[in-house]
Amino acid sequence: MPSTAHAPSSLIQVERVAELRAQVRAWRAAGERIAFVPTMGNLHAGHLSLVREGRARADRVVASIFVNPLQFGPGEDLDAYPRTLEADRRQLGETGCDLLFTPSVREIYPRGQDTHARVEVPGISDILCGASRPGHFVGVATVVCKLLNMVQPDVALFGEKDFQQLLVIRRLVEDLALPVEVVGVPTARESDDLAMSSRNGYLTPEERGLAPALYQVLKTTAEALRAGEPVERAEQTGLNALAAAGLRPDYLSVRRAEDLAPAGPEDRALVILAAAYLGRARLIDNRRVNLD
Ligand SMILES: Nc1ncnc2c1ncn2[C@@H]1O[C@H](COP(=O)(O)OP(=O)(O)OP(=O)(O)O)[C@@H](O)[C@H]1O
Ligand SMILES: CC(C)(CO)[C@@H](O)C(=O)[O-]
Ligand code: BAL
Repeated sequence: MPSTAHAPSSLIQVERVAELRAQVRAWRAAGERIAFVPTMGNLHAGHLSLVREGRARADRVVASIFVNPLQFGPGEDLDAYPRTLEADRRQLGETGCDLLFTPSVREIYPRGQDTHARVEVPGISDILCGASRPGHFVGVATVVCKLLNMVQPDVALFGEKDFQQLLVIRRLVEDLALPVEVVGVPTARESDDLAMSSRNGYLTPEERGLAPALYQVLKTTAEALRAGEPVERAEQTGLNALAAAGLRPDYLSVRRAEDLAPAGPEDRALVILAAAYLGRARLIDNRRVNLD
């Protein structure tokens, strides 16, 4: 078990895999447990809740910031993705992160991306966000697998906001027998319930006023399902409500929480997932519903 008393951490930053490995090896040799929080940076309170959860479960917390080109499609926001390293470093230090790994693209893909080995998790990678962003989850699974192999943590933490991503990673870890515990952390929200996300920064003030409708519609859809509304009708009503609120829905879908299969009449543990475009942003959110 992790010790409960820690000296305030002073953040170490490394860019090279060899330095990362040397530091983690030293901690491990001292019998310390390691938690890992992979991110793409531009940190907010949601990311910091992952770091705190890691802190509670391990002696040392390693975070990474890597904007992974392999998970961005052509025409997506790879170049525009906010890079705020100074502020991120300060927040991580204040939150008790011990080591920040900030590899270059070359460090992760030394021979280039096109000839790099890839990790595919079939079945749940091509639906929902994977249908709108072809290849996205191959990019995510590949980099997460690689980062896990580099850090070799005892526990890795991921946000439930990216619900499909969390399931892809759970399957990846289970199927490839990676020796790490995957922990999902509840979605951190703004005071009006909008899920925190780096991409909220793309919203104009007017769009920011409309954005909370995404979660409101998920809540209304959950109530309709609990009141016995059939899945297809609840989905259609939800899609209409998103459009009426000024968002451009990509999908709103009721799925089995366990594996994202379409919800059947016998299924009780469900999740409603939605994605919608608003200005330059593509927002995602989800809400669990238990019909028991
Ligand atoms: N609001 C949130 N609450 C909890 N965890 C979150 C939240 N937002 C992101 N995370 C988690 O933080 C980790 C890193 O995510 P990422 O750096 O992509 O942040 P993001 O805010 O989701 O960015 P984006 O807008 O690109 O989706 C992921 O595990 C993600 O699920
Ligand atoms: C898990 C992740 C860091 C892999 O690049 C990314 O998809 C994210 O930030 O959610
Ligand atoms: N938070 C998921 C990372 C992505 O949208 O690429």
